[in-house]
Amino acid sequence: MAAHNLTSTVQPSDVYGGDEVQAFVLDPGYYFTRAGFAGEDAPKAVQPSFYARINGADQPKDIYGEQYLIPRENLEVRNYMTKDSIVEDWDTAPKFWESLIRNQLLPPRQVAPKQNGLNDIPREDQEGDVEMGDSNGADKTGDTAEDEELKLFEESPLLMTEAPWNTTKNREKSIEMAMEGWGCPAFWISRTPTLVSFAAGKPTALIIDVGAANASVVAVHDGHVLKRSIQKSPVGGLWLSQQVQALWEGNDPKVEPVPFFMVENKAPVDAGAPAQYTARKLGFDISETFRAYEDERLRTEFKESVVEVWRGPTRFMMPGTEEIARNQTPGRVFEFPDGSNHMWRETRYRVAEGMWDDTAQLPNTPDEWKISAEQTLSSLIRNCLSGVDVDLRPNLLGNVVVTGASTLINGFNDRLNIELTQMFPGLKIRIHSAGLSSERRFGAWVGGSILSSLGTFHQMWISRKEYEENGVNIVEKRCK
Ligand SMILES: Nc1ncnc2c1ncn2[C@@H]1O[C@H](COP(=O)(O)OP(=O)(O)OP(=O)(O)O)[C@@H](O)[C@H]1O
Repeated sequence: MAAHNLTSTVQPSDVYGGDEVQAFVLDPGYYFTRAGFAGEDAPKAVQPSFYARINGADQPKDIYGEQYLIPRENLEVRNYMTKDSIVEDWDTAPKFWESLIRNQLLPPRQVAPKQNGLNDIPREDQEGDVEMGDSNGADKTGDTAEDEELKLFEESPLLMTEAPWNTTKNREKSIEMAMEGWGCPAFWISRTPTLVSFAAGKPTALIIDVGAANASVVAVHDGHVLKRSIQKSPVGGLWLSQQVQALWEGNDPKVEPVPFFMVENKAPVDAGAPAQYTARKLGFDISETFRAYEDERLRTEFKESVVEVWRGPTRFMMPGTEEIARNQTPGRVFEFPDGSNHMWRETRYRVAEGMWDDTAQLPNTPDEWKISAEQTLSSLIRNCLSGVDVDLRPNLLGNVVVTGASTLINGFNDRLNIELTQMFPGLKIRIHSAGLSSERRFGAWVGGSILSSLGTFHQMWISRKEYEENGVNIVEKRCK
């Protein structure tokens, strides 16, 4: 770890000295937002980056917390991130994060900053109606302890993660929010590949990150992202889910799953038999966005338990391979929310094959989800390595780090190893991938947690004084 290069071209003009206080580490992704305390092994709070907007006769009201993403009249599901995994909605993001930190990280009965917070949301909506179910921590939104307000954030430095392609404007918004909105004493922002390399203890590494909205391949050298190496494409978890959808639609008979929230009760049935279930009567219309959110949850379950990456050595589309998959590998049964269940055989490999080979995409993939040959993981890797010095390639290929929850799909690492070996014959390939799924899901967060709790990091924080002297553009000068 010590080999990581922590120097910055601009030296800090003030050193933040509050080592007795724990920093917050905040890692926003398109599908999940992770938050927790520096020095801990895993983020205490992991929540979908989606929130509920209630449209009524009055002004729309936003409510944060996974427990509020439930069937409800006039409820729309929104996300504060773009599909590029950068923050888009700067009105919402600070409120979303504040609510997450306050309800899940802090002890009850303390108060968050006034200017952005849940204080704007009527109390009944923070707590939820009876039918909204578990309000999980919502009663922590105390209106007591006015005198304690701001302290929480005023005492904690904030380390944020960002996609390597984040914009300057967005970085400046982040420091502005931390300093002006939350009153944090110090701030830092780091690119996710750098943090993942930290978590793996490898200052020089090839970082392969397959998240939800994006997959990316980035070279990190001595703790710094090599800008020319950055490659990304949409072959992440959402794309895989679309392949699952295409599989269901192309199946004979076509599979049209009933979402969980529409099932009142169900009876067990044999594989392939029609479902026996009672549909729930809601008495109001469900928004398209809520339905899409629920459909995605179901596709994720299918990915976790049925979909598998074809391990090779031949690609799945090679003649004869499909028969091998059909005759020599076990099938998997999946039960849908209405109780119907099907056995999935060789097609469960086909779903993920397009990640490596664009010709394997399912025929009924919608146009907007089709990827080109240049967007497969194989091409991203090749293009990333073409963008770096030839001498560095052996070092990178000897330190491949795999991260992002979509890499948890069965068979991923085996196939990656085969692809890399075939692409770079003669070079030694070593894939480092955390055994614990939590480390793979939270790689960047864990890196941020380690970095911000290092003794040497105290000299790195951008202190409030430095921010006040320089303004928002200090972030570009210091967080290289
Ligand atoms: N066991 C699993 N197998 C396959 N896919 C999984 C598994 N667990 C989670 N996923 C998928 O991983 C994705 C979430 O990954 P992750 O949390 O790394 O993304 P993110 O950080 O929110 O998104 P991004 O990096 O694109 O901004 C979702 O699409 C989810 O369906």
